Parts: sequence; structure tokens; C-alpha cells
Amino acid sequence: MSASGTDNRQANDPGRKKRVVIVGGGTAGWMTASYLVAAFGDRIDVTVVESARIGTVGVGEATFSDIRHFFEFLQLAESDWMPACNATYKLAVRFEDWREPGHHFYHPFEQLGSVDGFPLSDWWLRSPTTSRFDKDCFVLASLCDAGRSPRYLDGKLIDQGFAEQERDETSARSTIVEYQGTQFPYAYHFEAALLAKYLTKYSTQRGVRHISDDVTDVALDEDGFISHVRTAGHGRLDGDLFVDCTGFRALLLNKALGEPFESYQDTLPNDRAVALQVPLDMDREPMRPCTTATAREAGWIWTIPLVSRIGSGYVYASDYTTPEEAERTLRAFIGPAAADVEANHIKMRIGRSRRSWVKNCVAVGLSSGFVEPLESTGIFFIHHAIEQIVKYFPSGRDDHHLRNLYNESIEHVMDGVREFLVLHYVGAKRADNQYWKDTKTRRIPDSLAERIEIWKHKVPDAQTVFPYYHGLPPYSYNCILLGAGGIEVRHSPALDLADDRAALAEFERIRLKAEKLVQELPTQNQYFANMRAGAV
Ligand SMILES: Cc1cc2nc3c(=O)[nH]c(=O)nc-3n(C[C@H](O)[C@H](O)[C@H](O)COP(=O)(O)OP(=O)(O)OC[C@H]3O[C@@H](n4cnc5c(N)ncnc54)[C@H](O)[C@@H]3O)c2cc1C
Ligand SMILES: N[C@@H](Cc1c[nH]c2cc(Cl)ccc12)C(=O)O
Repeated sequence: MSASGTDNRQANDPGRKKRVVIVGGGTAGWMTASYLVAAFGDRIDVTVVESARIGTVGVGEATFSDIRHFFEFLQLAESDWMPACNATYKLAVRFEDWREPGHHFYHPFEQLGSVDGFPLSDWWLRSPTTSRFDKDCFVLASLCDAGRSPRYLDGKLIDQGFAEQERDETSARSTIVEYQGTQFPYAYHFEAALLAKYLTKYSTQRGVRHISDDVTDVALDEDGFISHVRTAGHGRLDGDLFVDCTGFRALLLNKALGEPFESYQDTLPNDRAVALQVPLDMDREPMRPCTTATAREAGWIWTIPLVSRIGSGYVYASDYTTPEEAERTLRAFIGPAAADVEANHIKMRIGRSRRSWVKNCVAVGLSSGFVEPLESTGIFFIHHAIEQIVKYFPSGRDDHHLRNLYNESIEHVMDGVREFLVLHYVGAKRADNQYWKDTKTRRIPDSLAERIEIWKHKVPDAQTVFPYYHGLPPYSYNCILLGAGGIEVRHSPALDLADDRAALAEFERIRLKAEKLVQELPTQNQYFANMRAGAV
């Protein structure tokens, strides 16, 4: 990489419009561009340069519910973007065969209630009304089993303690971190490539410059900051802040600036995926309103229903199976519907860059870090990162306090999610082959090992889960622990001395509410057929 003499005074000049150069036009590049333009309008200058030659990963189809803050920030309604992205609703992740063949449980977008200061999970361990923890404690588990939409045909949202507000252009916009504690009842599935296309239009209409070209060189100045990137056909692009959205290549952060990548592979061994896009006739086949993650010989298979097709893929560890065998496993799982579809084999880099923001380069998306998509965290990482870029947006080069705060928040999010994912494997009862046996003996993060010892005696709460913001609330840990079934968990001794009638009444209230909603709500298929007809 070459050095050039950019004038530092110019880079620090507060009067000049800041130039942000985003390299890469996948989900990360376009989400960043559109969010920055929504946040700062034309008070900054944003350019996206993306290669027409190098493709995007193009999977990334399931999200967190938090992504609604992203669309709200861009002032986009569901009816604007959902049809354009073949999007559907996701009420939960449905885990199949993690405990034993034929078993399933849900991790839903629904807060766990509490009675007399004890979470329902604790009460359920003391007085289980059925064998289904998830159905007893969450309304959404029944809605998933019955394939229901979370909205009525007229667009009204089910009442889950979340009041939707009318918004206009002057409404204050919400962000993820500030909204912890309120749980929106669903997330989305969508075609990532279509969302990138939609956001390209959104951004360029609002002044973002779009260059289709290859970045061939990254030039550093005498202080080690990036002065410009050189392109094959458009010469040099100068900037104040460079956003590395080049995917697993991490061309700017890891390659040009030499920031090391720290692998999580020792604790999360799945390092490959094979994906297939299966045609779906929405008028004939039911679409589950959830992502399904089915445990398999050397990993797990995702099933994501979209309006247009089903996205499916096998995430596996190359230490335990080959790409050919993995493709056979996936095809056998799907059946004849995928016979004519070509498979997409993907290598995954699991872990995170030591720091995601170094000097004037910040990496967003796969270049910053990635964990296997078991809980659909990729787009959440991007969304969270962009919110933090806005929050810690620098005034010049000397803002190392802001950079440090940014890096800390990214580290926490990724390390916390790693713990959560490892819990799925240590906590899975399944141990029927070497792959699943090894999940019980492999090294796990030390702090998680300590937490699991605590959770055996007291179900996870805010005091005992990973202590920094990482997107996942304590109830999510309860779902995995009680659902996957491999770790024996006891109820609080205090509950043996307590009257359980209020808890039993609460289970009954949930059962009745679920029964009523299943009767009243349309199926997800009916809802989207209606939306496509323009009725919502
Ligand atoms: C198997 C798998 C399944 C996943 N499933 C989910 C999921 O369900 N939910 C979820 O939230 N996330 C998921 N993810 C993560 C998600 O796919 C990514 O977070 C998301 O696609 C962002 O990718 P990206 O934009 O960082 O990189 P990419 O999609 O790889 O984009 C890289 C961009 O950089 C450009 N580029 C590269 N080099 C150059 C160069 N020299 N010059 C110019 N441009 C260049 C490319 O052209 C491209 O536009 C999944 C990931 C994988 C691997
Ligand atoms: N706050 C995040 C995290 C979250 C809460 N519940 C779930 C359930 C699933 Cl399946 C994933 C993620 C989450 C959010 O609400 O999106």
C-alpha cells in the first residue's frame, strides 16, 4: 500500500463537508449509506464504490425485530419496502432436533413474564403445566405452530403490550440500544440482494454518489491514515472517513491497515455453509412465520420462508464433513423441490477484527466480524454498528475517545453473541455422533462456563448473563437453556415454599390468549396474499 502526503490540517478542518467513502455494496455498504444520509442529509458527502466483478454474500435473510428501528429511521413503512424485498414475518426461531429427533422449541420475540418477582421459566420448572415450556410461557409459540400472522388482515398488530404510533417527518427517531426492554413481536425475512437494491435507490435519490468499480489500492499517509483509495476506472477517491464493507476480504481494515482478525473458531467450529434457493408457490404451500434451525450431523440447516421462495442452507464444520457430503445432506433434507437448483458453497470467517475502527477506517459487516447465522445476528451487527458510527461520528482525526468507545461497544456485542451461540451447542441434549459429543467437551469461553454453573441453580436474569449490551435479553437465554434440554436446571428453592396459584393462573391466561389469537388471526400466507393485492 502506498503513502501520500495528505494535509492533516485539511482533514481536521471543521468547516469543510466530511467525505465518507464506503467501499463495498452488499447489505453492509447500502445499509450504511442509507442510514448516514438519513441521519446527516447533505451535511456530509457519501460515496459508495462497489465492484461489479466481486459478488456479495447474498444470503442474510433473517433479522432481529430491532431492524424496525432502521426502517423507521429511514422513514420507510412496511408497505414501502416489504413487497419490494419479498419479505415475510418472523415471530421466532424454531429449533428442531436439538434436544432429540422430532422435538422442537421456539425462541420468540416476546418478553418472559414474571409472577411475584420470579420469571415464568422458574415457575414452570417448579409447576410445569405441559411438557412445552415455550408454549406455556409465550403466546407466540402457539402462533408459530399454527402458522399465524402477527397482524390482522386490516393491518392491525396483535396486542403484545406494544403501542404503534403515528409518525411523521418531525417525529423523533428511535435506536436499538435505547429501546431495550420493550419487545416488538416480530422481525422479518427478506431477500438481502433485493434490500441492497432498494437501499441503492433510496440512497442515490438522496444524494449518495454510486460508483461501480474495483478498488485496486489503498493509500496511507505519513500518519497511517487512509488518504484515498484508487479505483480501476475512476482514479482516486479521497475521503475523511473510509467504511470497509468489502465482506470477508476486509480490504481496508485487515489488509491495508493490518488490523488483526481474532478467530472464534476454537469455540464455534462451524466454518462453511452450502445454500439453496427453493422455489415456493405461496398459494399452495404454508409459510411458517419463523426461521427454522434444524440440527443435523455436522451442524444445522436453516429454512427461511420468503414470499418468492424458501431460502435454505446447511451450516457445518469442515472438520466433520465435506462440501459434497454437506450438499447431499441439504438436498436430502429439502427433497425434490431443489433438484434443479444450483448450490452456493460459502466459506465463513468466524470471529472479529481486534478493533473495528482504526484511524479513519471503520469496518461494517463481514469485514468487522461474523458468527454463524444461527440466531440471525449478521444484519443486527451491521445495524448496531451504523447506529454507533452516527453516535460516535468524529469531528476530525483526534477523536480517539470516540473511536475507543465505538470499538468497545462492537467488542461487547460480538463477544456477547458468541457466548449466546456457544450455549446452544453445550446446552443441546443431542450427543448422537462425534460432532454433537464434541460440543459438550470443546473449550467454551471461561465466563460462560461460570455462568452455566450459576444457571443450573437460578435461571438466567440480568445479573447473570453477559453483562454488556449485546442485543440479547436474559429471557433469550432461558429459551435456549430450557428448550435445548442438555443442561439440568433447577427452580429456585424459594418456590417450594411459595403459593403457585398466581403462576398457574398466568399460564392459563397465556393459553387462552393464544387459543383466541389462533382462531382470529389470518395465516401468514393469507396476510401476504392480501398485502400483494394492495389491501394493507
Ligand atoms: C451462510 C451465511 C448466512 C447468513 N445468514 C444471515 C441471516 O440469516 N441473517 C443475517 O442477519 N445475516 C446473515 N448472514 C450475514 C449477512 O449475509 C451479512 O452480514 C451481510 O450480507 C453483509 O455482508 P457484507 O455487505 O458485509 O459483505 P458482502 O455481501 O460480501 O459484500 C461485499 C461487497 O464488497 C464489494 N467489494 C469487495 N472487494 C471490493 C473491491 N476491491 N472493490 C470494490 N468493491 C469490493 C463487493 O462487490 C460487495 O459489493 C449470513 C452470512 C452467511 C455467510
Ligand atoms: N432485542 C432483540 C433481541 C431478541 C429478543 N428476542 C429475540 C428473539 C429472537 Cl429469535 C432473536 C433475537 C431476539 C430483538 O428484539 O430483536
